[in-house]
Amino acid sequence: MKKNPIGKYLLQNWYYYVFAFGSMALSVFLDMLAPLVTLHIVDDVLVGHKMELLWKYLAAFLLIGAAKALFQYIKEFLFDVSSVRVASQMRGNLFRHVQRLSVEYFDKNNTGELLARVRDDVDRIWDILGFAGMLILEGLICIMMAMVSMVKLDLPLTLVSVAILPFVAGIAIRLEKELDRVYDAISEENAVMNTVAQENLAGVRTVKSFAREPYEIKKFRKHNQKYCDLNMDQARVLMKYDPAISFLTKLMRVLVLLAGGYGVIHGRITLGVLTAFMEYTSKITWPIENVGWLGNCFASAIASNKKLNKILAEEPQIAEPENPVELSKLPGDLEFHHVDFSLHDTPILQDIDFTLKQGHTLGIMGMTGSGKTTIVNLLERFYDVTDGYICLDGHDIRTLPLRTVRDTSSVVMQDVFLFSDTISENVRLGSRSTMKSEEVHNAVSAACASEFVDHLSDQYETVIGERGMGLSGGQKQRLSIARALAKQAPILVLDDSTSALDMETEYEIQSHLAEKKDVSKIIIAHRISSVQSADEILYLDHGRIAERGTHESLMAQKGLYYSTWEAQYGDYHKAKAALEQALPANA
Ligand SMILES: Nc1ncnc2c1ncn2[C@@H]1O[C@H](COP(=O)(O)OP(=O)(O)OP(=O)(O)O)[C@@H](O)[C@H]1O
Repeated sequence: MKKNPIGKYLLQNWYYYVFAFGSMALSVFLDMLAPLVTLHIVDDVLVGHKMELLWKYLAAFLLIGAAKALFQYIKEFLFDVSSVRVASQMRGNLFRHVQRLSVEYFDKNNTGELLARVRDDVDRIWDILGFAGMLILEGLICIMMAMVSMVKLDLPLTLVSVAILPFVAGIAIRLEKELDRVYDAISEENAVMNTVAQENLAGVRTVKSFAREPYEIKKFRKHNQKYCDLNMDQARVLMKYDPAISFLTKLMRVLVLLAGGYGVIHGRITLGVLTAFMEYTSKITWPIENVGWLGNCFASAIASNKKLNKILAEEPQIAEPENPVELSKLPGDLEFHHVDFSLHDTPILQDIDFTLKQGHTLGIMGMTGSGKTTIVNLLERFYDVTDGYICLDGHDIRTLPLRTVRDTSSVVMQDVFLFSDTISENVRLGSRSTMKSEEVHNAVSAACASEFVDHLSDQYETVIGERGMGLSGGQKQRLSIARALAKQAPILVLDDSTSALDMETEYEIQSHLAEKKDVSKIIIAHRISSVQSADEILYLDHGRIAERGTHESLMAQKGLYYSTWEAQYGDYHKAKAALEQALPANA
């Protein structure tokens, strides 16, 4: 299973971590010198009455304090810089990996959950590689160095203080296990809550128009409560172990004081040694007392890492061919050869067979859900066919580089998506850096969108809202047609993309498209007027081609296509015929 390569990120930033670790070790080392100065002040100055040494020891104190502050500053700065860099690299790589995944992955996973992973779970790992990790490391170094110093001063007293450490370790292990379980659930619930909030905000208009605010609030509150309860569980785990840890550290100090006091009274150790020992004991206790929340950070980072590993283990269903066929120019001829397609064992398309020669137009009609958009999804290789094959210029698209396949067609999706960016950048999408302004203007003009763009406050530089907010449905459709035209691909696909346009504009756009003689067109529509001039029209029914032919031949068949024509124009033509009949009589 592919894993989040934390080690690799650390290696890439090793110089930061090495210097940060070095500064930390020096700062802790200096911290360990302070009790020795105290020892000498007690034994030499206070007990030995050598007042002349006091200034020397005080100066040593100051020097140690200043040097420690400097190294601490360097350590914290470097840990911050390195953890920010690692988090940014991790987030970038995760996002790149998610971008590589196939459409099928996004069919099954929510945007809200993915957002939670890319943002919150990376943040948890960032914590452990930065501030929290630094404290854990510093605590360990501190305990080790304090132990060495204590052993050097007095072994029996050291054994008294370490006697409680196994109990603390036992508690820490249990704490980590319990927190790991709780944090796993917290991370899951965070993702669910994100999804609920994200869906609600994205669909705020639908929510309002159906007056579903109370329901949505209730739904969010339910998840919010669950999230809150899980966090309370986490707090309860911490509360359960914190008093025990706190008691053990106090007990340690009492035991050291008792055993040390006994040693001083019986002349085995000096008062200075006991004072220094008490200071070392306090240096051991801060990491122990913080084992709860540091364990919490550690558990949350492990849980988050598991979630990221799950995403990283996902492989794109649609892979690049091993030895792709490189073509000198983008292909123009398209063939669907007896294509079958099933998704999760449900047949969606069966025996779809057609050829589209360069410059020709194919119209596709059919009931909703009959499989029209699926044909485009297969052409784009969002999914692979279950049986049969799709060829571009005679090459199975599974043998061509994905880039070539997707560069070959330019699709105006049924569900228009515009980015929160300028009009010009939305049209340039296919080739942001290379497309000239003139090309953008031509495409916008061919999509009959120049007039409304010219009336916008900043024309082509007008920033449109999220998903094209602030534009009418027809304006959004026209911009997405302009974007597809600007891409200048050999195959242009319009998937029900003129439904929000008036007949006049649709006709004008069709006339512009008809001028593009080299471009093959696939026009998916519910309106007969959109497809009637196509070289061939397919009429789909339940994933199969039920009828095929030109407008005239399909009309003559008097089948499904004819019925659709009747439904759309029947009355109008009857009325027109009646009017024509009536007119000469009146004249
Ligand atoms: N990602 C998916 N997972 C499962 N089933 C799907 C998926 N996408 C489409 N389908 C199913 O495939 C069938 C064909 O869908 P498709 O979108 O191709 O229909 P369509 O003819 O374009 O419909 P419309 O005219 O409403 O746009 C439908 O029954 C639909 O439920």
